[in-house]
Formats: sequence, C-alpha cells, structure tokens
Amino acid sequence: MDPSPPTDLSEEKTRLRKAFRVARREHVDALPQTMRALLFLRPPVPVVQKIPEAAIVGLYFPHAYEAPALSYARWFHERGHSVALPRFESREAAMAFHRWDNPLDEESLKAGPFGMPQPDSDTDSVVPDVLFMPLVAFTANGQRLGQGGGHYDRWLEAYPDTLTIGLAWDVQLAESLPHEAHDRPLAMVVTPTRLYETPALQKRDR
Ligand SMILES: Nc1nc2c(c(=O)[nH]1)N(C=O)[C@@H](CNc1ccc(C(=O)N[C@@H](CCC(=O)O)C(=O)O)cc1)CN2
Ligand SMILES: Nc1ncnc2c1ncn2[C@@H]1O[C@H](COP(=O)(O)OP(=O)(O)OP(=O)(O)O)[C@@H](O)[C@H]1O
Repeated sequence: MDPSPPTDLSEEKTRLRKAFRVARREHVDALPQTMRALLFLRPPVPVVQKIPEAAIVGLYFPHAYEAPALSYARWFHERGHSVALPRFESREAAMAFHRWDNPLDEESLKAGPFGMPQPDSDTDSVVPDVLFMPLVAFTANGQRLGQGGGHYDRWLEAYPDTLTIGLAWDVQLAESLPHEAHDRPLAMVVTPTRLYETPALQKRDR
C-alpha cells in the first residue's frame, strides 16, 4: 500500500493553511504588541516607486495575526492617494472595493457579512490600481495561499492589470505551494526583513 496516498490540491491547501496559521500566530504572539505595527510603518521605497501618483490603493483591514496594513493606509492617504478596502454586500456577493475616505477613522467602518470592518454602503465603489493583499503563505516567486474564499483570485481575473503586492511576516514564506489554474501571482511581497520581486513584476516591467 502507498504509505502517503496523494491528496488533491485543495486538501493540500487546507493542510498548509492550518500549518501556516499556527506558525504565523506563534511568530506574532512572540512580538511585543507595541512593535508589531512598527514593522509595517510605511511601504519600502522600491514599492513606492512602482505606484503612480494618482493610483487608487487597495488595502485590507487586518485581523490580529495578519501583517498590519493600517499604517500603509494612513501613509497613502496622507500622500493624496485614494485608499480602498474590500466590501461584501452579502456572503454570496463578489468582493468589491470601496473608498475609505479617512483611514484615521476606523469608526466609519461597519461590520460586513464575514465580520470584517468594511466601508458602509454609501461609499464610492472604486477599482484599485494597486492591491496590498493579506495572505496565509507565499513563495519567493509570488505564489499566494489565501484564506480559501477565492475572493482575490476572482477579483483579479476581472482586473488582471492590477499591481499585486503581498504583505506578510517572514514565517509565511513557503518553499513551494500547490498551484491551481485560477491562482494569480503576486508581483511583490513585503516582509519586515525583505522585499521579494517576482517574475510577475518582471513581466509587467517588460
Ligand atoms: N483582513 C482580511 N480581509 C480580507 C481578506 C483577508 O484574508 N484578510 N480576504 C481574503 O480573501 C477577503 C475576505 N476573506 C474571506 C476569506 C474566506 C472566507 C470564507 O468563506 N472562508 C471559508 C473557509 C475557508 C477555509 O479556510 O477553508 C468559511 O469561512 O467557510 C470569507 C471571507 C477580503 N478581506
Ligand atoms: N477566478 C476564479 N473563478 C472561479 N472560481 C475561482 C476563481 N478563483 C478561485 N476560485 C475558487 O475559489 C475557491 C478558493 O480558491 P483558493 O483556494 O485559491 O483561495 P485563496 O486565494 O486562498 O483565497 P482568498 O483570495 O479569498 O484569500 C476555489 O474553490 C476556487 O475554485
């Protein structure tokens, strides 16, 4: 008998999500609370250089163990960029992005259908030119393992020219990840110690 029967790709992704979530939690729990946001205070210069002045910047409202993205939101806002966050009309609806007019005001966000804070229904729907994306794991060549909703992949299928940038802790780096046809690669990944520039970025720059 085969001692390790092959599992299908989605089972493998589920297994990896579990393992990387544990690693991420242990890593972040070991960091003093007050230091965590400081490690993602502002985007690195090579990232900023790729972002046109008028670009609409999509970010995310981070949960406790994801790379904290809110300093970036304030940084882009202060420089005159429109900042947008994911919004879901319902659990079944496709992910959209809505403008977050004042990233200093977390009170303006309302709990969405998945419990995440999101811009309210009266905000403008926009299409970001640049997306900073949360992730569970990534590879040095820009593969991304997300939460398993497929929301970003579906959004990027509709807007394939978006500049995609992952934000991650160093422990989220995977040697390799299962690849499915719908997976959209990241152009760059920022961690507290490194900036990964991937083949998808080189392809854009050509
Ligand atoms: N902070 C943050 N915001 C984000 C994301 C994220 O990963 N982090 N998203 C990233 O996409 C989008 C929403 N994320 C979601 C991810 C999964 C499910 C979901 O339905 N998950 C399944 C379980 C999947 C699994 O782990 O097997 C479920 O809850 O039943 C819903 C929303 C947009 N906003
Ligand atoms: N472009 C797409 N069109 C249709 N279905 C898709 C597309 N992209 C992903 N899916 C479906 O979404 C589900 C989850 O995909 P996947 O495991 O790649 O999610 P993920 O990228 O980890 O999640 P997320 O982007 O929400 O963080 C899969 O069942 C997949 O078939």
